[in-house]
Formats: sequence, structure tokens, C-alpha cells
Amino acid sequence: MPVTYASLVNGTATYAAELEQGIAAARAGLGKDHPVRIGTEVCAEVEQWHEEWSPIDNTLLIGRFGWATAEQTQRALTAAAGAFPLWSKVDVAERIDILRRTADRLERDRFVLAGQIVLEAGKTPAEALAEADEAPVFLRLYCDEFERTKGYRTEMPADADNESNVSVMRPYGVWAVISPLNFPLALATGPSAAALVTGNTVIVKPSPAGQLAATMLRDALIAEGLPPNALTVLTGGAEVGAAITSSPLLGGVTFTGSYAVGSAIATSLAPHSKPVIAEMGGKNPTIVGASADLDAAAEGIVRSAFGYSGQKCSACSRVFVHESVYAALKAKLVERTEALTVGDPSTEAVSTGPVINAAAGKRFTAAIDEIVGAGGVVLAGGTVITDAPYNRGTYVRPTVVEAPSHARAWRDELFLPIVAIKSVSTLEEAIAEANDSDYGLTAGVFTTDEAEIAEFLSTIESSVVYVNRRAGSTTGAWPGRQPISGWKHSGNTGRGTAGPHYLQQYLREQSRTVISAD
Ligand SMILES: NC(=O)c1ccc[n+]([C@@H]2O[C@H](COP(=O)([O-])OP(=O)(O)OC[C@H]3O[C@@H](n4cnc5c(N)ncnc54)[C@H](O)[C@@H]3O)[C@@H](O)[C@H]2O)c1
Ligand SMILES: N[C@@H](CCC=O)C(=O)O
Repeated sequence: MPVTYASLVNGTATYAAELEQGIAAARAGLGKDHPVRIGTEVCAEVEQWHEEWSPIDNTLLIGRFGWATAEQTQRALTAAAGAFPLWSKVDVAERIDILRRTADRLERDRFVLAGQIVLEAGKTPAEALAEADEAPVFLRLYCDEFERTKGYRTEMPADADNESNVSVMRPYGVWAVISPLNFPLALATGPSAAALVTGNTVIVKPSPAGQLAATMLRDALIAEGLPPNALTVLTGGAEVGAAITSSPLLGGVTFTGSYAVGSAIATSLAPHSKPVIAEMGGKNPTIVGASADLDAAAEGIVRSAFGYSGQKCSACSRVFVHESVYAALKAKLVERTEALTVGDPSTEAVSTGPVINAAAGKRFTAAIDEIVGAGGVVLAGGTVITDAPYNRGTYVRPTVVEAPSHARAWRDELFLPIVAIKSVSTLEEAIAEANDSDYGLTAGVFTTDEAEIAEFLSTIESSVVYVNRRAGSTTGAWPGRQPISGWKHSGNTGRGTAGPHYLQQYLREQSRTVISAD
């Protein structure tokens, strides 16, 4: 059974030894050079080596990655376009077989992959194991779905006996997968699996903070027989991403990342009528009603606000509490937050690890300064940990604040372990506050009042909603269970990842009328 983001709350103690070995094996494999690879060609020319360092310890080199030049990017796109006619004609059963074998391989390697994610992303072993387990789940789920729907082929009525009409769904061609820093394996794997099973070829452009995970995915696919040019990983920064998304050879894009970048990509591709699946940020609220189980609420909020140091699209960053229980909930939240431990997740049993880099630390300090400067109050945390050995990464304390309504903590996605709380008089007021956001990704409510649950479910503007979820008030969506589409600025398609409407987005319809000879 995979460990999920919800089931990890039961602990991963049974896997402690395997995770320790996985981290050790992953550590032993760090520090290598990863030149640009296009198909089977390992490019000798590297114009720019990018050194990727661990967020846990800035003396731990994850690897040196050759960043693709403009010419190499062009060559990779041309090779992917050349591979498309072959890959799209490979028998679906064979495509699925390769992807399922890749899932099996990833599953076999789950502890080493988890170890790599601990070291590359700074996650705790439990969070990392859930991510390692999510990757094969994505692969299998998209294979099952494509098989179940028979590739969406639909026979249509005909006007005459010698006429056959059929609707078929056909892949676009070269599909770009632009992945974010926070789920470097799972969110490179999910869209790649969807694009490949539907017959597209893929160019993955991972975050500069998630390059090793993407190369592991590529190596696993190729080891299981994927033709080399069917998937290429191009490492690089924004310019490489922009070169890919602006290429005339591109068929479509799945982007996962910030609204600023995702909306710019969607805007730039709109005149070219190319599909863009953009999964973007969140400013996720939790509402606590007068009848709520306050311990469950405090636990669910703390898990969602501070799991992976708040660096999840689904992180809870706003809490609206009924005034009758505000003081009690606040006390429980502060107590639980102060009990959290922050440190090196590869060597210590900690609640959470570092934030991704020094820039995130600067954003943390600026956000706290702004809250306090505006008359807000830091109830827990609020500081950067600078004592050795934590000065080798950026470690910040999980933070609970009361902030004036104009503070950015209520509006902007900070992507940090900061949660703002506020007292409200009614559920209607709480829902209005929750919906007063550009984002609409996830939301949670704690209440035992059936009428309040019904009102919340029918009026909250979020794509994933949770009621009384102690394992995470806003986090922990799992493929096949909670499709995340993202409403408003959180997404642009209305169809959730790994949901029943997802795969068709990688295909375009062709209706075929064939008149047979009499
Ligand atoms: N909705 C979801 O399912 C989901 C899941 C995970 C993360 N996220 C969001 O991702 C963000 C955090 O990730 P991030 O910091 O890596 O996001 P980001 O937007 O900074 O970068 C995402 C990816 O886009 C690339 N990129 C940057 N500029 C580009 C450009 N001009 N053209 C093409 N590619 C470009 C980056 O190199 C990276 O690979 C948060 O906003 C988070 O909420 C959303
Ligand atoms: N599946 C994760 C996605 C987080 C995105 O960053 C969750 O729902 O918590």
C-alpha cells in the first residue's frame, strides 16, 4: 500500500530502517555531473553548469546540471517532434506496458527515491515517501483510465448503411511539462504519464530545485523501454522554459507553478490556439465553526499550514474562526505550533525541514516585518533559526499571526509556514472572507452542524474541499481520490489532475466519416 499525504499522519516508523538506508544510498549518489541529454546523445558541450545544492545543507551538492542552450533546446524539440509519429503509433497496449513497468520500477526504488527527495527538496522522510509513492500511482492511474475508456473512441450514428462515423481522440504532438520545486518527482511524473499514455512525446523542464528527481524519472522510463526521444529532460531556468513554450514545434503544455508564470504562458499561447493546462497557486482557507471539535481543527490546520514548511499549493494560510471558540482555538493552535520541531530531516526526527532557499528566508522575514509593521501580532514562531548547524540552510519557525486585513498574509500566496487567523461572527461571514481571494484551490471546514456543512459545500469557491479532516484541513489530495483543478487563479481548465476528465485534455477530437464501396 502506498503511503499517502493523509496516511502519513499515522507515522512511517515501520519504514524507519528502509528510509534511513534510502537516504544513505541517495546521499552516496549525489554530486554527479548531469550533462544535457537529447535522446541517446549525451551533449559534450555544456555552456553553463548549474550547481544545485541541498536546501538542508548548502555544502551538500545535489549535482551539476548542464543547462540547455538555445540550440540544444531547439534540437531536443525537433527530436521530440520527429519521435511523435512513431510513439503515437506504438500500440496502446505496449505504451501502457512501458508505463506500468516504470511504475513498478519506481515502486521498487521507493526508499532511495524518498531519500533523494529528502535531500533535494528538504522534505521529512514521511512526506518524501508519500511523494515517491504518488509517482507510480499517477502512472498506473492514467494507464488504467486510458484502457478503461478505450482511448475515448466513440462510434457515432450514420446516415447510410455504407457510412461509418466515429469520433477518435488524437494526441497533439510535443507536450511540454514544466514542473515546480515542491513535488519534483510526482509533478514531473503525473503530467508526463498523461502525455505519454495518450501518445504525445514529452519535454520536461523541471524546477532548478528539482532536477535530480526529473532525471530519475527519465532514467526509469528509458530503462523500461521508452524510446529515448519520447521523453527528454531539459534542465535550465526560466529562459529554457520560455524557449520551449514559445516553440512552434510545441503541441501543448502542462505547467505547474506560480500564477505569475502560468498565466503568462497561457496568455502567450492563446493566439496560437495551443492547449495550456496550468495548475497554479493557492491561498487556502480553513473555517472553524462554533460546534467544531477544536482539537481536530487545530491538528488539521497545523498539518496543512506547516507540512513541508508551508511549501504546498494546498497549504492552509488563512483561518476564520467563530468568535465563540476563537480564544480556545487560538490557544490550541499556538500550543501545537510551538511544539513543532524544525531541523535537518535527513538526520533528525523533526516535524519539518528547511524552506527551499535563502530567497524564501528573505520573503519570510519581509512578510513578518510587514505584518508587525501593519499592527499585526506574531502569536507563535516568526523567527529564522540562525544557530549552527542550521545556518547551512534556511530554517524558519512555523508561524501563527493575527494580521490586519490589508496585510499580504491574507491576500498573497507566501508559500511559507505562516498562517493568519481571524475571528468571525457567522458562517456566512467566514465563507465570504474565504471566497474573497483571487485563488480557489483547496478549503476546509470544521463543524458538526449539518446545515453549516451543506452551506459550506455549496458556496465555497475552491476545487478541493474537506470537511472535518484532521489529517490536513486543506492539504493531502491524492490521485484518484481528490482531483485538483484549481478554480479562479489556481487553475485554468476546470478539470482536476488524475480525475475522470483529465486525460482528454492531452488529446484533440477527430471525427471520421468513411463511405465504403458498395
Ligand atoms: N496547483 C497545483 O497543483 C500546484 C502544485 C504544486 C505547486 N504549485 C504552485 O507552484 C508554485 C511553487 O513552485 P515554483 O516556485 O517552482 O513555481 P514557479 O512558477 O516559479 O516555477 C515553476 C516552473 O516554471 C519554470 N519557469 C519560470 N519562468 C518561466 C517562464 N517564463 N517560462 C516557462 N517556464 C518558466 C520554472 O523554472 C519552474 O520549472 C506555487 O505557486 C505553488 O502553489 C501548484
Ligand atoms: N497533492 C498535494 C499537492 C500539493 C501541491 O503543491 C496536496 O494536496 O497537498
